[in-house]
Order: sequence, then structure tokens, then C-alpha cells
Amino acid sequence: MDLNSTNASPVLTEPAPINKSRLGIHSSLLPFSQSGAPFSSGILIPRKKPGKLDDVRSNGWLDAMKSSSPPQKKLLKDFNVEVASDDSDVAYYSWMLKHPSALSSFQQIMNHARNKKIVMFLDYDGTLSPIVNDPDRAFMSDEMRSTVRNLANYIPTVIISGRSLDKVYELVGLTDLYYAGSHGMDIMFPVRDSAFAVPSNCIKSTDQLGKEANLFQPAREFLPMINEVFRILVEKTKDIKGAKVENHKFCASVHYRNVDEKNWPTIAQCVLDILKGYPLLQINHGRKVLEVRPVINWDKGKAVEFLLESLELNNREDVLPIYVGDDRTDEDAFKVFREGNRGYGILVSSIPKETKAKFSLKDPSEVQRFLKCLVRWKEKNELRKSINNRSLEFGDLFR
Ligand SMILES: O=P(O)(O)OC[C@H]1O[C@H](O[C@H]2O[C@H](CO)[C@@H](O)[C@H](O)[C@H]2O)[C@H](O)[C@@H](O)[C@@H]1O
Repeated sequence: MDLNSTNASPVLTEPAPINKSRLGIHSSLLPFSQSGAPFSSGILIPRKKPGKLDDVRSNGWLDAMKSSSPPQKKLLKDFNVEVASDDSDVAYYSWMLKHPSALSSFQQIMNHARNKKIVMFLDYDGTLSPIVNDPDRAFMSDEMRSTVRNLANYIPTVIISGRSLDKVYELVGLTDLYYAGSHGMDIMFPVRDSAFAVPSNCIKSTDQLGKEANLFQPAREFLPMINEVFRILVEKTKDIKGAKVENHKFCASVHYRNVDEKNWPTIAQCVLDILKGYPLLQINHGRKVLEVRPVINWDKGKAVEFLLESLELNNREDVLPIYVGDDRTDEDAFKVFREGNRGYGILVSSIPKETKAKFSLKDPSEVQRFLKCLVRWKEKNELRKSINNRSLEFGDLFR
């Protein structure tokens, strides 16, 4: 990805022509035509996508909500598998033939990693922390934290999450990592003295340790809009029992995990009605969550490419990126690896799911085992290298 070419770049290299993007966002970031009626705040709005249905029953939202984190039986039915009592295991194991366990394929993955630099991308919720009812209590275990810390000693490690950058940093609490929040719309990366051309719309900031860092925020102009919508969402959903709205800076999440299923149409219709006033915002379906985000052409896949580029590790034969995630938003990163025939996507799922990931892991405890194996493999390699170096030095004594 050439970050400064106007075609591929998400980044403005010159001031945007005013009639193209009053938001200051390059047209390559907007997925469809921008000729439309002026927005009340003076922002030019894109023409609405044709054929969008205005009712949650007819536009597929309700179906998507029901199938997010579905009970096993329902999902197996979706996979056309006859479900009778224990058949779920059979279905899972036959799915694993297509997406083998990253644990049992560990040696195969490491064979491929030989003489390559691994870069690890880790999603947070459902990958490092188990899915729980209260998003404020989705903590990773101390053991997982120390595993990730050990990993980062050997391998550049990025945490990439739908949560805000600050929140995910607070939850992970490790300094030697890279972080991307708001589904990759808020990226902090180190300042380097190198050939990497820092995109012109990056801002200088400081990281958690007070060190100079770059911030890349391709949806920065949407900040007031997201804040406004967040406040409206909170207000309009306050009487729906169990509903919870989170502000993740460049996106807002409306949780319905704790809402009675009979009220799902109400919460969905409420979000849809609010979004009718904001054509520059769209909805993504996560795990029992509706995520409101800008319509810019940016996702976790683009963020992964951006981060690799900024670490000067993109499109290199000697680099093996690995991405572990559990969510639909992680599919964008899996797709980048699969289509580019580089790197490995690992889906965390205990049920069969349609995915672009090559491998699978059942749950966060398997993720931890996989990361531990990687640390051990790295430790052994380092030891081997230092023994080799020492025997070379020893050999020098006799030369
Ligand atoms: O990209 P991620 O790090 O996976 O974040 C995705 C969303 O994760 C959180 O919600 C999910 O986890 C919650 C805690 O386990 C769970 O209660 C919820 O149902 C899940 O959707 C987070 O709260 C969202 O804002 C993130 O977008």
C-alpha cells in the first residue's frame, strides 16, 4: 500500500477540493459518490445507497442480530448440518478440516516462519479476554497479560480493537506493544528516523510513556458527529432495559446482549431511525452489538497494512504477519492475508463460522496456549543462536 499515492491512500496529501470532501477526507476513503444535498452542519453528504430498506425486519438487521453469537443449534442449522444432540462436535470437527487448529498446526506454521520475522496482531474482546455480559468487565487474565508481555519481548505485537485506543490500552496495560483502537481508525505508531514517509495528516502525540509518537486518525473529522450520535443513542435507548451504549471515539457501540430478545426490533429500529439523519454513518454487526461508524473506506485490514507499512515490514518475503481475532470486523484483516497470499489469519471460535482465516483456535485459553508455544519457540531459537555464536567465538580461540 502506497500511503501517499492519491489512489490507494487513505491520507490527504494536499488540501481536499472543497466540492469533493468538505469533511477533509480523501475521496478514496468514501465508498460511494459524494454528490448530494448539503448536511445541516455544512458537510456535503453522499447520496444514499440505492435500495436501502428503512425497516429493520426488511433490511436484514434482525436476522444479522439473531445470528451474531448464536446458540450452537441455530448456527449449525445455518451450515445445513443435521443437528441431533451431540452432532455439534461432529460439525465443529468437520469445519476444522477446512480451518485446522493453529495449535495442532503449530509446527507447520513455524516451518513457514523459519528465517522470517513474525509480526503478531491480536484482537482484544473474545481473543485475549473472554466474552462476558458486561463490556466494562471484559478483563484479560494476569496469565494472558504476562504471556503477551513475553511475546512482545521477541515479536512486534499489535493490539487492534473496536474499543477506543485509551480503553484498550487501559485493559491490556502493557507498554511495549503497538495499539490501534476504534477498529483501526485510531492508530498510534512510533516516530522513526527512516525511509517511511509519515502520512501528512498524522498528528504528533506522546505514547503512554510520554515518548513521542505518531497518531493516524483517518476519521478525525467525524469526531463531533460521533459524539453527537453517541449522546442521541444514549438518550433514545435509555428506556430499553439492558441496552448499553459505549463511545469508542471514532465509533459508538450499542449493546443488546442484555436486552430481552423481544425488544431487539425496538433497539434496532431506534438505531436505524437515528442513522437516517446521518448518511455519513453506517452500521456494523458485531457480537450482540450494533456498531455505528463512519462510512470511510477503512477497516482492520487497511489498518494492518498501514501498521506493517509504518513498521517497514509490509510486502516483505522475510516477514510473516499473523492475526488472531474472533469477530466479523477481523475478517477484513483475514481477507488481506488470504488475498495477498501472505500471513496467517486465525479465527477464534468454538462453533463453525464462515471465515477467510486459515487456522482456528477454540477460545482465549487456546489463544494463550498458542502464544505460549510461540514464546517457547522464540526462546529456543534465541538460545540456539547464542550457542552457535559462542561456539564460533570458542572456535576462534583455536584459529
Ligand atoms: O475488536 P474487539 O476488541 O473484539 O472489540 C469488539 C467489541 O468488543 C466489545 O464487545 C464484545 O465484548 C463484550 C465483552 O465481552 C460483550 O459484552 C459484547 O457483547 C461483545 O460485542 C466492546 O464492548 C465493543 O464496543 C467492541 O466493539
